[in-house]
Amino acid sequence: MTETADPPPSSDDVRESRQRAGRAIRDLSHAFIGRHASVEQIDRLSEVLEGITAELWPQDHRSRFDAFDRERDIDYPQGRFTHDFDDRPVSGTASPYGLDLELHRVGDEIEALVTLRSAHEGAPGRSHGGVVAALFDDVFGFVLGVIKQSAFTGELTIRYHAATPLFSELACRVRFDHQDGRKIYLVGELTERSSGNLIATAKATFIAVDPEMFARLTAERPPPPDESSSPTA
Ligand SMILES: CCCCCCCCCC(=O)SCCNC(=O)CCNC(=O)[C@H](O)C(C)(C)COP(=O)(O)OP(=O)(O)OC[C@H]1O[C@@H](n2cnc3c(N)ncnc32)[C@H](O)[C@@H]1OP(=O)(O)O
Repeated sequence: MTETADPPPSSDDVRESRQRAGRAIRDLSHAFIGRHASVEQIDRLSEVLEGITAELWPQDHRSRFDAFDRERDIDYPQGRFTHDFDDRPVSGTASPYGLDLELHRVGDEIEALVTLRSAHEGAPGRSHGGVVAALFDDVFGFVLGVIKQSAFTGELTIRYHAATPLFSELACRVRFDHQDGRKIYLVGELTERSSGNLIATAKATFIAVDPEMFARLTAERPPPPDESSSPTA
């Protein structure tokens, strides 16, 4: 089976539909976790979702990397900005794993505004720590765009100073700290906007790689296996 990008004649329509569906899947996850439902409603949900999934598996594999390549050359403007890599977990508008971030560039810093919701709850009343770690990891990725370097996360350290509240707007603000050879050191903090409380701080070491490595990895990437007969399918 071949791996192809979204079809060009209708790619804007496809993109908008994917963004809408991504949002719907994310909202579903919060409604499903955060609300009671009858067995009849839950079973109906399973049938609808299983039916749509069964329609998708036989389709061609989809390449997500056209947008990834474009993203590498983009200069993020000052103020609020969006990006093209809709499938990117955490910040992707079409990703089921998106956090619905509002992104801003402030000088050479990146700030992501985010409100965590029901499906992000770990311990009662507070976010799962891994969600906070994923938030920092992804938002650090935009600093790489500011300093124009391609890099992978090598180390990520989070200090959780206070419970991360749900349903309250948070600001995740990150920046370049210093560089030592290929090691790029980034730092940032997460605060609650209404109170100004410090919730978490993060430090990361990203390891710079030749930008061509991304192109090579894309080219060498094997197609995904047939998942239609996996135990959960
Ligand atoms: C456009 C959209 C982009 C979306 C991106 C959003 C951001 C999200 C970022 C990610 O999630 S990336 C995915 C998670 N990370 C990985 O998958 C990385 C896995 N690790 C690797 O692929 C390799 O270990 C790596 C490329 C990072 C380094 O391997 P190399 O063989 O190129 O490095 P090498 O061993 O030659 O070491 C070079 C230097 O880096 C140091 N180093 C290597 N790995 C390190 C590490 N993991 N942590 C800290 N330092 C590390 C190493 O000690 C050395 O330091 P010195 O120069 O001082 O000697």
